[in-house]
Amino acid sequence: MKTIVQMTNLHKHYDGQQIETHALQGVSLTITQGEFVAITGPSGCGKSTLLSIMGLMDVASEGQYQLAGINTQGLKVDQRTDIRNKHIGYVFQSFNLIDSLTVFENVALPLEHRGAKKAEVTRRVEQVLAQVDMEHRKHYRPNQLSGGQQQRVAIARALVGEPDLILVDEPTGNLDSKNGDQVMALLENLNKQGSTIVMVTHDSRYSRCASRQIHLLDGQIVTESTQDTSSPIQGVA
Ligand SMILES: Nc1ncnc2c1ncn2[C@@H]1O[C@H](COP(=O)(O)OP(=O)(O)OP(=O)(O)O)[C@@H](O)[C@H]1O
Repeated sequence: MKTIVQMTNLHKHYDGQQIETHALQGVSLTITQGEFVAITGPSGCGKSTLLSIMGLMDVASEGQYQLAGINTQGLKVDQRTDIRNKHIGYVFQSFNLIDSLTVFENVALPLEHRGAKKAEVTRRVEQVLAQVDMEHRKHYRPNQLSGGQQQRVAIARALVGEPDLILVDEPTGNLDSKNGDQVMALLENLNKQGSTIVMVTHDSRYSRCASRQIHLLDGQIVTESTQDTSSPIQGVA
């Protein structure tokens, strides 16, 4: 299996005016194609920092990070953006859809940034909207959708460019339990179809949906566990 994430001894320092925070303290992590990894841990332990570096939104202060075989050290901002656009799909807690665009236009954005041809954009957007069961809402705007529907559209946007890695930050944080369960079932399904997913979550019921759980404490990985997810977790189908 292809190695998607290879982090070696990563450190992240945030330099404040008076206090310096050592948010990641020597994280080494390998994630291979097809894994579904949940990152858990208490508030402030470094989960979002780790996800931001994995998604090339931020850079580590020390250590090495290879994404899909690409060494990410020393890249310029536009090079990072380019690699992110090709290799990463991001799903945020607050959906981050653009209200002035339709569902179709939101999902098409990553492909348009790549300069894909119109016919290819249409084919692929319709395909992923069908995958998340949102084709019937393609002309709607985000503010005409429920939270769960908006998150499904955000997942379609993350999928559309066929990224090597889908990063998901608290996907159910703004959803009630019914919509949260539906979004988790969708993520589980996408993983079964081959997507590699890394998800930050506070919710232990949902972290158990992942095939591997990584627990962070004070910027370090303190425990890792793997499990068989072939049978669905009770209450999340
Ligand atoms: N931009 C920043 N500037 C300074 N310190 C930061 C910054 N971002 C995060 N930190 C600090 O780094 C540490 C890790 O933060 P991070 O957001 O990664 O934690 P987290 O585990 O995601 O927390 P939560 O579960 O509350 O979202 C915290 O002590 C936080 O205060």
